[in-house]
Amino acid sequence: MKRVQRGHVTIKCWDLGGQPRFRPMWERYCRGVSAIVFIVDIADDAKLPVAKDELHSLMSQKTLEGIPLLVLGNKSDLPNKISVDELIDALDLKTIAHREVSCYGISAKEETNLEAVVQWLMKWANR
Ligand SMILES: Nc1nc2c(ncn2[C@@H]2O[C@H](COP(=O)(O)OP(=O)(O)OP(=O)(O)O)[C@@H](O)[C@H]2O)c(=O)[nH]1
Repeated sequence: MKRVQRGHVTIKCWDLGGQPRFRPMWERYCRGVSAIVFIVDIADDAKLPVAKDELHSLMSQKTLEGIPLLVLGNKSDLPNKISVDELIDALDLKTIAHREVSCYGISAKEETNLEAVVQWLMKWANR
């Protein structure tokens, strides 16, 4: 768990493992949260079909209905990355209904676009 503070708002973030053995736990950790952030590697398109299936499976859980979703395409610093539009298509994000869905490209390594992520999270804090 990591705390991110901006002014009077503190965001508590839980980082969940992405490996197959951790996936059955995602739903339990996501219950009751203010927002869900799903991070994928946009320089590894071979993994996108599995990422899409896992994301849609999570989003179909009744307990998580309505929780805002932010999809982050990480590793935008790499030359073989796909674009945000290609990521939206690859993950079929337009079919995810009954919630706010946003998608940004970021680079955790070069710290690109991270302030936009914090601003998005702030929007849903304490709701
Ligand atoms: N080029 C590049 N490499 C990155 C970036 N972010 C992470 N990496 C690298 O990607 C690898 C995996 O990063 P992790 O932070 O362990 O990934 P993770 O998603 O937390 O892994 P799990 O929680 O085990 O699923 C590491 O070698 C990182 O250095 C990025 O923005 N750009």
